Amino acid sequence: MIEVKNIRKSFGDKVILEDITGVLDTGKCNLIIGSSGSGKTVFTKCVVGLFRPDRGEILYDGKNMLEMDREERTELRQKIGMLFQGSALFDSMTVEQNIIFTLDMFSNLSYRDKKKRVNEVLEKVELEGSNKKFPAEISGGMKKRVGIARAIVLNPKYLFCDEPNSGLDPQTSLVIDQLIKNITTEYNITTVVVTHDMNSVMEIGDHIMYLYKGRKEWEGSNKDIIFSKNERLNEFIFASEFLQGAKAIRMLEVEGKIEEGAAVKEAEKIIKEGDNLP
Ligand SMILES: Nc1ncnc2c1ncn2[C@@H]1O[C@H](COP(=O)(O)OP(=O)(O)OP(=O)(O)O)[C@@H](O)[C@H]1O
Repeated sequence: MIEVKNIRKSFGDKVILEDITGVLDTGKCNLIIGSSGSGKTVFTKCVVGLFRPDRGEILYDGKNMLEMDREERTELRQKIGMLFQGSALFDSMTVEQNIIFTLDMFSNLSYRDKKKRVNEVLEKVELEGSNKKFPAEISGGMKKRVGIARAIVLNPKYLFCDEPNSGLDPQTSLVIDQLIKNITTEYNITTVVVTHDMNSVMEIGDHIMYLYKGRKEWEGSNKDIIFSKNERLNEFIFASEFLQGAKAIRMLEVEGKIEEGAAVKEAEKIIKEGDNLP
């Protein structure tokens, strides 16, 4: 679990984050949402230790990262996996080399064990056998999976994903979301996802923090979000037609006018039928 208490961050005299307090739960997908410039990236960089907040506390399982010495921070860093926007793979390295690179930096495993570990994580992201491919030879969705494989290769306790669906089509985005969700649950990881993707919000948003102009404006789950009465949040999320539709369907379910889950089953059917199209 990560607890953030009263975080403030400024650059010069410009205050970017003000008094942010919240909990990022273990075994859950914690989503950070908000419009462009609201401070999502700065917040996440503070939490992972890339920026030092002006004040506040960032507790990793009860221990304040801002008071850790160099050795403790290095130890913590090894427990954090990161999936960067655009996957950030080295183009001149194969899939396997990209993943081994992280093991070379942070582990003392033998070459043989490193290869074994690479195969394990490639299997986890359903890319077994892609070891020798270069990034240019694989699709955007596969690159994200390699990024995820690399992020989990050290068995992290915490996983940070920056816009994991950027540049992906909706169907591939669903697959990536589901993968992140499965890994989070299976390994009981504290996962933090910065996203603009409203489908992800509904699919995997166990816990959502909405930032507005550097402050935490709202928090709750994907079940709560469509019933929120927060005007700023509503303005932000209902700019998405998808969510307007989702809200309308959910209201019908609540009022008993359609069977609970019927709309989801229908959507799954449509996606499956789409798979079979020539
Ligand atoms: N290193 C920096 N120095 C000065 N200002 C910065 C720095 N990094 C970010 N900012 C400012 O902080 C504010 C919040 O930026 P941030 O990147 O966190 O927004 P965001 O919510 O992640 O936006 P987006 O969705 O567009 O990625 C912006 O006004 C930005 O210009």
